[in-house]
Amino acid sequence: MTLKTIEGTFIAPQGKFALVVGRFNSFVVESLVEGAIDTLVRHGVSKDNITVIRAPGAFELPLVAQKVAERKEYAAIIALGAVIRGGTPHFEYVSGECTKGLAQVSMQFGVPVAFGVLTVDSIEQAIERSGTKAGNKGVEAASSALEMVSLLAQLEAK
Ligand SMILES: Nc1c(NC[C@H](O)[C@H](O)[C@H](O)CO)[nH]c(=O)[nH]c1=O
Ligand SMILES: CC(=O)[C@@H](O)COP(=O)(O)O
Repeated sequence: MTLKTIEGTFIAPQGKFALVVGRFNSFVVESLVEGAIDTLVRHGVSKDNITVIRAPGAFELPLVAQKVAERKEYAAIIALGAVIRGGTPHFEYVSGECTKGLAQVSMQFGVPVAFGVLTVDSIEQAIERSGTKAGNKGVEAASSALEMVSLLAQLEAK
């Protein structure tokens, strides 16, 4: 018997990509945006097919993503932001609602929503994950979006 495997590729993706970006902690978030755009472009996505939409912070990203998904114009949404723990429980509320809300949008609309939101304990951790020693979460999120667009196209093909 032959094993059948279905998985996404990164070859010449079709469709438009929306980057939904929280402005809070922009000193690291802008590196995530750069990483995500660079990844999309290097995989053949034209800049004409990339839209960057900015919101105040991570808490607002689910609503913005929902509005984007409603338009049915984008093959994938890439959420980018940075939630950095402070001295109060605020971190848990912001990061929790952001994560939950983005997952809901993905399931409700059947559209890939890549999670490129840093949820970290310190500024150092944020810097390390936005293009220095621990990679770039924007790059990872864009790669995941590309793969998911391809995978869903295969699963939805008749
Ligand atoms: N502390 C962080 C926030 N806080 C702001 C919220 O996201 C929101 O904009 C505000 O509560 C108004 O509704 N946002 C981040 O993205 N990162 C943080 O570390
Ligand atoms: C993640 C946050 O909301 C955080 O920046 C808030 O800091 P604090 O808990 O010190 O008010």
